[in-house]
Amino acid sequence: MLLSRAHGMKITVIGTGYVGLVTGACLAEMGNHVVCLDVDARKIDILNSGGIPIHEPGLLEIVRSNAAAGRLEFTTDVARSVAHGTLQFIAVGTPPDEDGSADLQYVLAAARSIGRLMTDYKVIIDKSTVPVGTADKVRAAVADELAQRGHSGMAFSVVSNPEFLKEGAAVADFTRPDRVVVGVDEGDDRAAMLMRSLYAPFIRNRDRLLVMDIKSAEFTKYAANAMLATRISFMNELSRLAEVMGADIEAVRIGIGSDPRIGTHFLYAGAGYGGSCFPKDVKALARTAAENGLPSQMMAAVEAVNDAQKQVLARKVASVYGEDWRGKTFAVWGLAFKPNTDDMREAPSRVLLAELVRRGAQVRAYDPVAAEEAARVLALDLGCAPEQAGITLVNSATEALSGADALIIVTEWKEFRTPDFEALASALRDRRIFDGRNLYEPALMRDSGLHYLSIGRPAC
Ligand SMILES: NC(=O)c1ccc[n+]([C@@H]2O[C@H](COP(=O)([O-])OP(=O)(O)OC[C@H]3O[C@@H](n4cnc5c(N)ncnc54)[C@H](O)[C@@H]3O)[C@@H](O)[C@H]2O)c1
Ligand SMILES: O=c1ccn([C@@H]2O[C@H](COP(=O)(O)OP(=O)(O)O[C@H]3O[C@H](CO)[C@@H](O)[C@H](O)[C@H]3O)[C@@H](O)[C@H]2O)c(=O)[nH]1
Repeated sequence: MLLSRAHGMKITVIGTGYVGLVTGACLAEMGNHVVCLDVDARKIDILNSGGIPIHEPGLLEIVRSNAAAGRLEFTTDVARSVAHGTLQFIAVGTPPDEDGSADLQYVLAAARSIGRLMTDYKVIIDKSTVPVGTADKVRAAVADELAQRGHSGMAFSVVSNPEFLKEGAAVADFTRPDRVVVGVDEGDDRAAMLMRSLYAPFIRNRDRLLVMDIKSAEFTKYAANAMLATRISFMNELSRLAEVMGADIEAVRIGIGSDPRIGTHFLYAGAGYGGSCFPKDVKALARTAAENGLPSQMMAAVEAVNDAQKQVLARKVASVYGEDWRGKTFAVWGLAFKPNTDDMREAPSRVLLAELVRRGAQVRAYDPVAAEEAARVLALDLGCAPEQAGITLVNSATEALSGADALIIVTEWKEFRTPDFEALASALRDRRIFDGRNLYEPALMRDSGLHYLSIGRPAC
């Protein structure tokens, strides 16, 4: 990586999930000395053995080279991690609670451990996605621990620094960010200066470092994800209308995206959005709105449209094969919630596979990297090993087609974009493709002798 190594700050990152690991590795790459802490000893063992627990392009190389250079360390030792960093990033999970609100127990546990053990000034940075007001809770938790030790006067700052990286492109998103949002208390020049100098090597245009008050920074993260999820649900809803009216949602997407006021991004209709962020953050924003006496009709609709969209592939299969799919075999291409990751959290494939199993179909599923993670989560979803439910996880796209009546595409991995259509037509008994990601030209499918059902486009 051609990044200048101008820095040498001491940094602790708490949590080695996607965000923690990318944050730690990229900050070490800049010459900082980073210690990453996790309570999950299995993850730390993998990292200390030269591996990484997730699939993220480019990350393994940065982790390995910085670990070898002694700039990046992994530990389960809380005392050591608290002692190490002047900057303490909290990058733990904030999963949805039963009522949809963000569960802050991991964030506050991390804050308490800092307060319990710190002996000098710390900047405590909320990197996790947390609701407005969380920085105040973090501050209170740290102050409470300090008070219990009789150290109420010990100085610390709390900063909000939400992360906007996308899985599959996480390293590039972190090292070449569109913007970095930093929320600091008014007058906390020391924390603001440390954050500015930390991010200076990543930001060529200084306007891209947006320093604001803490509550606005916390809110910005939810607003960004809610806006993106809204665009997707909007296009998914329009895609249903397009199908009924005989319009092509892909042409409509290009037609509206060329207006710079609308822009081209996040307008792809598909099998519904998944992942660890949009579903939970839309829910959490809806919950925050309700708690503040302003129920969000928008967020309720975005979520409802998405839940329905995750059923779209099963609905299309039913439109061809009726209600009972016993005796049918389906090839499934793509299991991860999006390409270039093995993340199966809230993946639309899980909804489809549950329906295929419920209706008695046999499934031959392939994903370039998510098979192992898929086997784990499907066992939890189905209550038995996938094979016992009729799902065989295979090692190639071609293998998935063997003996299949039809193909269902759920994730748009690059290797699915240019198949040999003649081979596909002869491999599939019914010469039929259900495409949840609009990968192919309908006219080309027709010419190849394939029946093709995609999203928001005329069937052929
Ligand atoms: N995944 C993404 O692409 C992404 C992007 C931007 C923001 N976020 C947000 O960042 C946060 C983290 O997301 P993630 O996907 O990296 O989470 P994750 O669930 O993959 O990882 C969280 C890690 O924190 C560890 N942990 C929990 N409590 C701990 C503690 N007290 N001390 C040390 N480690 C602890 C867990 O063991 C786990 O390894 C969430 O709030 C998420 O919404 C995620
Ligand atoms: O036009 C589109 C774009 C995306 N998706 C789906 O939306 C989901 C989320 O995709 P993406 O946003 O690329 O992945 P994430 O890694 O979940 O990243 C989102 O969530 C992160 C966690 O908060 C944020 O940091 C990122 O900025 C935000 O893009 C996936 O299921 C995609 O298939 C669509 O259906 N249509």
